Amino acid sequence: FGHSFNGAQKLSPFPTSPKRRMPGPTPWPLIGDLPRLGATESPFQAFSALSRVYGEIYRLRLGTADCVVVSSFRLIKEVLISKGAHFGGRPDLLRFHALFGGDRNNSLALCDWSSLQKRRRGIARTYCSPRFASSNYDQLDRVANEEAECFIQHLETHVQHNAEIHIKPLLLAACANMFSSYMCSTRFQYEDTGFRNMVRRFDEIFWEINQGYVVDFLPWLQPFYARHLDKLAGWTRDIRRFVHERVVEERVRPTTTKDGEQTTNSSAETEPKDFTDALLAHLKEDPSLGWHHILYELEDFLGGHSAVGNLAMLVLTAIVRNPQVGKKIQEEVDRITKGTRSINLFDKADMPYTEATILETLRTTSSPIVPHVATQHTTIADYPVKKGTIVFLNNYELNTAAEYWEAADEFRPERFISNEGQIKKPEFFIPFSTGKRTCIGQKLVNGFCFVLITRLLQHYDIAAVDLDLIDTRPACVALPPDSFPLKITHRAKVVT
Ligand code: HEM
Repeated sequence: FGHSFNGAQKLSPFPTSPKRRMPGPTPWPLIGDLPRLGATESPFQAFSALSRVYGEIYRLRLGTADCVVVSSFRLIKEVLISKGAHFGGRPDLLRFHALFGGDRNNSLALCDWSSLQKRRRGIARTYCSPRFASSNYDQLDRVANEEAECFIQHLETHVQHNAEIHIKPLLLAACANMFSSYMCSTRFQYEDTGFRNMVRRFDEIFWEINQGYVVDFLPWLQPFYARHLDKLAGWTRDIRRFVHERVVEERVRPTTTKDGEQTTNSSAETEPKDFTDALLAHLKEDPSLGWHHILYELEDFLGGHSAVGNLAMLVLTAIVRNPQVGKKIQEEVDRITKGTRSINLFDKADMPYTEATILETLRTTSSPIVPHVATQHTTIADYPVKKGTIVFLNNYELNTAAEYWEAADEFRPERFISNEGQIKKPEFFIPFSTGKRTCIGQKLVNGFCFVLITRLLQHYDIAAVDLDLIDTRPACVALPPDSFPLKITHRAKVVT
């Protein structure tokens, strides 16, 4: 489940003798409870099955790592909110070190909590979580619309040749351009080989991050994975080179003005024009920030496009599996546009069914919350939890249990729409997690995904080439980089 653990931390015993012993199975020597997680397609299914036996909180030993699994909303809130300060760490991840230049603390999602992390989140927030009607929100709307236009034009050249299209790389390229237009004020041609390679590398990494390997918990297997780790490091070097050469260098290269003055293309001295400018300005102002912090942060956020592209692909998957959903989105699009214009981000508030479809896709795919780690000896539900313990927040249970949802295994966007036709989200629905390490990208996810899906369905009918080819995994928001084709045809009739 995408999280390796470079085990064997030496931990001091809990300071006071435990009053209560947390329930849990008896681990096997050496491998601990790992085999219990291999029996189901996703380890989160195993977490849920074990919670039926041991309850809303139980302990597991995965190889060398002490872990706790929390499966109820009540206790997930305790970990993420009321005791958020005790659980701000992340597992010490071998593969994640490989993905971030040998140090996972270069990554915003996989680093331990620190004052640097607080600052990095602060810089990102204005751009990644723009307030409705702010200038950044207007900018988000503008780049989403412009890129959606280019995307449809590019897609059209494919549709005219063959209706069966491997749309995933195109969707990802559109998302990558939305991100780079928004964050770096630059975009790339869809035919640009360097750009296509960069998009592919990010997607491979996104898929990789969503996989689990036994070595994550059995570090002594490391020699057998050396080549794999080298491959990951190579992918990230390719990306770093692209971002440096094609995005950042351009901005910091000195140019000579008409008056013969040397300046850079960055407007860091004035109001930052985008996220890249804001990062460069912080580099000048904050001596504790180095070049590599800036590069990694930019790269991390540009990489967010893979999550959006994979999610958009999963929305299309849900639509081809449930054709009535696509028809209802098209009805909503036609009601708003009357066939006379394109959808934009500001239409979202009047299109609850489309928004609800994205929410239902997030619910049914149930992207795991990145595991947290206790940074001090503490408790959950009065059970002692030692510093260094990995805590799995089982949001798969929150998204799929009958206790929370009626007909949980059915795809029903309507569940997110109130009788008054407004979007309603139950408190326990937390696809982006909650608390101090909550996802920073959710507004970008919802905005870009909304524009892409509505534009696609405004122009095309989308169907499966072969439903049996469509293979999705439970508790996973990633699809393999080489995934299935879809049948894309012009809409028979656009209602005006
Ligand atoms: C399908 C789309 C996405 C989903 C479902 C998702 C979900 C999540 C979840 C569950 C977490 C873990 C929070 C925790 O550990 O408590 C997270 C963390 C994070 N997400 Fe997202 N995310 C998505 C897309 C994005 C995008 C597009 C960006 C950036 C533009 C982004 C940036 C981040 C960052 C920086 C963190 C780490 C925050 C921290 O650890 O302090 N995410 N996301």
